[in-house]
Amino acid sequence: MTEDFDLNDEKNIAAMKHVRGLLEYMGEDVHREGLLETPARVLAAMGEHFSGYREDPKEHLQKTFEEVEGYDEVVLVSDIDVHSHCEHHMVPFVGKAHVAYIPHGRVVGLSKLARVVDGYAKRLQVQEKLTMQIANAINEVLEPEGVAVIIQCQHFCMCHRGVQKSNSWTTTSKLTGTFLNNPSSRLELFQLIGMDKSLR
Ligand SMILES: Nc1nc2c(ncn2[C@@H]2O[C@H](COP(=O)(O)OP(=O)(O)OP(=O)(O)O)[C@@H](O)[C@H]2O)c(=O)[nH]1
Ligand SMILES: [Zn+2]
Repeated sequence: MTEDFDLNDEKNIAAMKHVRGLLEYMGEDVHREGLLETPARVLAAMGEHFSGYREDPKEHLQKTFEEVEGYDEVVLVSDIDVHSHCEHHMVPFVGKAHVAYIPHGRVVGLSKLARVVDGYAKRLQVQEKLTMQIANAINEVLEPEGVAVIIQCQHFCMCHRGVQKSNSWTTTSKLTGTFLNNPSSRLELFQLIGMDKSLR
């Protein structure tokens, strides 16, 4: 990844200076050998962690499959890895997303649901906003009968600093349409998520 990092780019030169400033703030010697390439590595890593700023996740949902257009039951992709960073402390929060929708005509490739999760997760986030953005994107582009996004994460700002509750998990959900209005659809969704887990 650092190979793609342009050491001569003016924006990169300025940003590396800021990283060196932070290292000095921490009490480090920025001239010691082990840290010489660190500013470039940090920025290259940030490019990966925050790649979401360089995309519109809704674009992943544009390609739909006409052949499966008659399918009008639940499509659930569960246990999608979530790697994000909290906007309050800029430390990771990690966990899983379960994304479901009931098509109303438009059906997308399954991987695209995971790409939408990544597109919004790879930004500075709060879990509630992440949950809503994923659901809203699917709702807006696919106009399905219902969308459900359930996210469960551990926040490093809560586990490894501050209140130090290393076993706590945060669950957020956004349900729309049928999942929101029809208790039996909601029950089916929760059973499917539970069934998915019991299969492993
Ligand atoms: N609602 C919400 N809160 C979050 C999320 N990630 C981190 N936080 C919280 O953001 C809050 C920031 O609180 P502040 O009091 O401003 O900052 P702080 O002094 O560092 O807080 P502590 O973490 O309690 O030490 C904390 O309570 C975090 O737990 C998130 O995704 N959603
Ligand atoms: Zn935080």
